[in-house]
Amino acid sequence: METINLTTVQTVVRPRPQQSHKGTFGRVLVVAGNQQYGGAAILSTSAAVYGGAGLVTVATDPINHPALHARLPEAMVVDYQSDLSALIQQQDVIVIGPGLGTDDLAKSVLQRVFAAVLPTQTVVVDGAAITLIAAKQAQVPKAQLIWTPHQMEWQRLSGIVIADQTPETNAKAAATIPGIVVVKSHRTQIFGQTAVENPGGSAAMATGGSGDTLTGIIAAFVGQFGYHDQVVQAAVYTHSAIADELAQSQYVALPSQVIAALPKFLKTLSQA
Ligand SMILES: NC(=O)C1=CN([C@@H]2O[C@H](COP(=O)(O)OP(=O)(O)OC[C@H]3O[C@@H](n4cnc5c(N)ncnc54)[C@H](OP(=O)(O)O)[C@@H]3O)[C@@H](O)[C@H]2O)[C@@H](O)CC1
Ligand SMILES: Nc1ncnc2c1ncn2[C@@H]1O[C@H](COP(=O)(O)OP(=O)(O)O)[C@@H](O)[C@H]1O
Ligand SMILES: [Mg+2]
Repeated sequence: METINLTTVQTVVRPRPQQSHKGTFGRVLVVAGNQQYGGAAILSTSAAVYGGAGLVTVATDPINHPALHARLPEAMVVDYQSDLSALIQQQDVIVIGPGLGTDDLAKSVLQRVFAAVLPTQTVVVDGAAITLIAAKQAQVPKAQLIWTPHQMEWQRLSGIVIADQTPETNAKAAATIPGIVVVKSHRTQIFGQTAVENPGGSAAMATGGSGDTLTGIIAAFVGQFGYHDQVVQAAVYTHSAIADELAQSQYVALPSQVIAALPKFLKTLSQA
C-alpha cells in the first residue's frame, strides 16, 4: 500500500487567499458530546477552529455549554435536542458522533441530523454514530461521507474481526461503503478512489480524545479545501505529524496540545 506523501499534503494546504472572509473557509457543525463526554465535543470543535474552519458551531448537551463558551469563544453553541434543521442547511461540513453515546437520546439526535443533511454536504461519521449505524439504529444518509472508525468500530461496521483486518480485507469492505473510509490504527489506512497508509503516528497518540480531535481537523480541511481523498489524507497526516513532533520530547501527545499546535503547523505547511 502506498503511503501518504508530504508533497500531497503541501499541495492541499496552500496560503489563504487575501480576498476572503470567514465564509470562504467553510461552515462546520459538530454534533457531539452527551452529559458524560463533553470533552469529545470540546476537542472536535476546537480542532475544527484551530484547523482553520471559518465558522464553527457545536450542537451538544446543555451541560457542556458553559465549558465550551469558556474554553472556545470562537465557536457558537446550541442544544443538540433543539430543531437543528435550519442550522444544518447552512453548513458545508457536519461532524457527528464524538462522545454522542448510544442511548435513545443519541439515536434520536443522529436520526434527526441525518434526515436534514443535503447530498452536497460532507458528513464526518465517527464514534457512536458508526456504532449506531452498524447496529442498524440509523440509516446511512445521502451525502459526501467520511467514516473514521477505530478498529473495534470498524469491526462493528464491516464485520471483519480486528485480527483479520488487513489492507486487502479492509479495501474490499470499504469498497461497499459509500464515501471515504479512514480505518484508524497504529498505521491508519484511508480508502477512497485511492488506498493509502499514513506513515506517521505513535503510541504517544494512544490517549482518549485523539480520534475526536481528528474529526475536527478533517472537517476544517474539507471546509477549506473541499471533499477529496487528498484532503482527508492531508488531515490524517497533519494530525499524526504534530503528535510525532510532540512525542520527540513528550511521553504522551495530548489531544489539546495537538490542537494548539495546528495554526503554526499549517502555516509552515502552506509556505513549503
Ligand atoms: N473526553 C471525552 O469526552 C472522551 C470521549 N470519548 C468518546 O467515548 C465514546 C466511546 O469511545 P470508545 O472508543 O472508548 O468506545 P467503543 O467504541 O466501545 O470502543 C472501545 C472498545 O473497543 C476495543 N478496541 C479494540 N481495538 C480498539 C482500538 N484500536 N481503539 C479503541 N478501542 C479498541 C476496546 O478494547 P480494550 O480497550 O478493552 O482493549 C473496547 O472494548 C466515543 O463516542 C468517544 O468519542 C473517547 O473519545 C474518550 C475521550
Ligand atoms: N499506537 C498508536 N500509534 C499510532 N496512532 C495511534 C495509536 N493509538 C492511537 N492512535 C491514533 O489515535 C486516534 C485514536 O482514535 P479513537 O480511538 O477514535 O480515539 P478517541 O475516540 O478516544 O478520541 C486515531 O487517529 C489513531 O490512529
Ligand atoms: Mg473515537
